[in-house]
Amino acid sequence: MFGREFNSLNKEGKKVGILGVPFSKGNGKTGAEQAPTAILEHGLLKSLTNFDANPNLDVEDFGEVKFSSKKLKRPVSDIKNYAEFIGCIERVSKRVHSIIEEGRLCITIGGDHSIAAGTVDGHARAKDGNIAILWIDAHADINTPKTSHTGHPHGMPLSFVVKELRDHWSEYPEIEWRTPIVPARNIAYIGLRSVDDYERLIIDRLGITAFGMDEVDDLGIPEIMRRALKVIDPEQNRSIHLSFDIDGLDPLEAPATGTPVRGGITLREGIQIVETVYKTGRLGAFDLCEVNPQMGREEDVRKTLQAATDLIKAATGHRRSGRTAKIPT
Ligand SMILES: NC(=[NH2+])NCCC[C@H](N)C(=O)O
Ligand SMILES: [Mn+2]
Ligand SMILES: [Mn+2]
Repeated sequence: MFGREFNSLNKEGKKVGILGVPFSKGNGKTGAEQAPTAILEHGLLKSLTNFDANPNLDVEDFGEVKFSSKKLKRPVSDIKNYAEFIGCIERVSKRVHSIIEEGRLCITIGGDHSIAAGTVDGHARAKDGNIAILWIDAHADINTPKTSHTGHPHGMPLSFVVKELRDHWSEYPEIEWRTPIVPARNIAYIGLRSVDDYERLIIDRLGITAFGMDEVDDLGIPEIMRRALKVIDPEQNRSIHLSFDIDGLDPLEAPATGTPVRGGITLREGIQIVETVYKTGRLGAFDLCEVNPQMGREEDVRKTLQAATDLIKAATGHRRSGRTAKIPT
């Protein structure tokens, strides 16, 4: 009886594409490759389109990216699993590019965070570099191959895509396809609490906007979002890339992840960040990375999958108060 009328209320919702990237060779552990399937089996598609969420949402499931490792003309020793990493992100970049070209918000489910080297590259290419990056993470993920202590690609994706750092990758093979055109000033971090010394140096030198947990405590999320968006999208005309590492959340609420760091943002703050970006109308790409269904007890995994689902829901316009509720001013 209410179906039609209620559906028409939700017509403005953007088209969405969901892409899974079962890749975990960018970090030191296995398990993150299972996250796309685990999140889908937890009921993602249903919770995006059911009645209280958004019954009219146009969601296309693009399945999982197929990838294989690159044949290298010379070996790379300072980056772990380089051939696998490059083989994967080249494909990810192409898929993300074409989903965004279709006019869809591209939601990419990792995999570890190294896959964002591909998602950002594809997004940047689709928008001629006019994107703003909001990076929610305990870590800065901006090591260059030479500054990294671990050699893990998931600590390096931002250096791969940032214009000012492109020469740090020039000696590495099989990356001619890359488009490192996003300037560092278009990036803002929220939630940092485990930043390597050289990463701090890079952030300071390039003048990247970075809100650590200390600033989250001092300012609160609404003020941080206001400041971050003002810097990275001053004319309010950029396509926003929201890259969400689940370890940005406190491990109490998202324990099933490979490199947890205590003292993080709450799920409520995480959802608030995503809702705030959604409300700009310019969310172009959303990554959800580093869920590891192999870490911890069953209850930990379930909790983490639900947190991931809640964040993805917010990225498609779901409002906790009920989507069409009007807020009195
Ligand atoms: N996406 C992540 N969880 N990254 C963790 C990176 C940790 C450390 N900074 C490294 O370079 O290896
Ligand atoms: Mn992290
Ligand atoms: Mn990360």
